[in-house]
Amino acid sequence: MASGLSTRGLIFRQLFDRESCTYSYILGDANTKEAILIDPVFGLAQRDRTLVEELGLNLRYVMNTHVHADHVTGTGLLKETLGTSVKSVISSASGADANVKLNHGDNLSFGNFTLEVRGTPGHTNGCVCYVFHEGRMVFTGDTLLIRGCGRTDFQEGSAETLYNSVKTQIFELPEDYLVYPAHDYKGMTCSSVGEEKKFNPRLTKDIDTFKAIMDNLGLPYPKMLDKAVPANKVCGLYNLPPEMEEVLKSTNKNNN
Ligand SMILES: N[C@@H](CCC(=O)N[C@@H](CSS)C(=O)NCC(=O)O)C(=O)O
Repeated sequence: MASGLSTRGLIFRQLFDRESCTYSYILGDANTKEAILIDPVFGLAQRDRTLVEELGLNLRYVMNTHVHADHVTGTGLLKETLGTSVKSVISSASGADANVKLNHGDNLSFGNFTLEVRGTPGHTNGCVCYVFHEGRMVFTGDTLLIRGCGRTDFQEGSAETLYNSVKTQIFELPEDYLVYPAHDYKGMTCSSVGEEKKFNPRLTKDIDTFKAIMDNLGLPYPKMLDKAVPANKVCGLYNLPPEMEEVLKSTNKNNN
């Protein structure tokens, strides 16, 4: 976090889901108590809700960087348990339902802080990054991972588009901006724009080499793909498998 920000009232938490290796992020304004939550995971909605309450925050927006394919989002569940004042957020280009649909160049405020929305298609058409200039941070979703990037072999993925998105929308940011991705599979927590420009083994290459790397990743499809994508088009509340219906019931019970 940029120095001095905590004295200006930024509350920042990075949260992890061990199953899908997903990071979620809480950003709050200690003065107004308004907060946002980026990329929540369905099964951890109760954890997130408890933390938000313990920190004395009021969630204004629960937002996603894109329609995730490897886990069901906690957005709808958190909205159900926290009330209608919480708004769900995703990009217009994602084709998903939400209260607020964002476009490239939009700004989103919580308390006295603002995020800039940058369209970064490539992993999916609807991917966006959230740039927090005051905090010198960028939330890159699956577009840019630490020393990696999102795969481009399904959900309208395109290696060329992702490459251009990273180069024009992320690598043009100041090098000290910290990079907070939606996943890490090797135990890393954050990086910086400068580090990724120098050391990212995919995005330091020319476009043809990058495309060849992406064509040969050889990754199996995410185990949740068929369930997660349709569910995440409606904030994670659709045709839930039985174990998730149980999470929904128990979260609602705890809420009463
Ligand atoms: N094994 C996991 C899925 C791992 C995976 O495919 N991760 C995605 C992001 S979630 S769609 C990715 O883009 N990975 C890029 C990489 O280089 O690892 C599962 O089964 O869910």
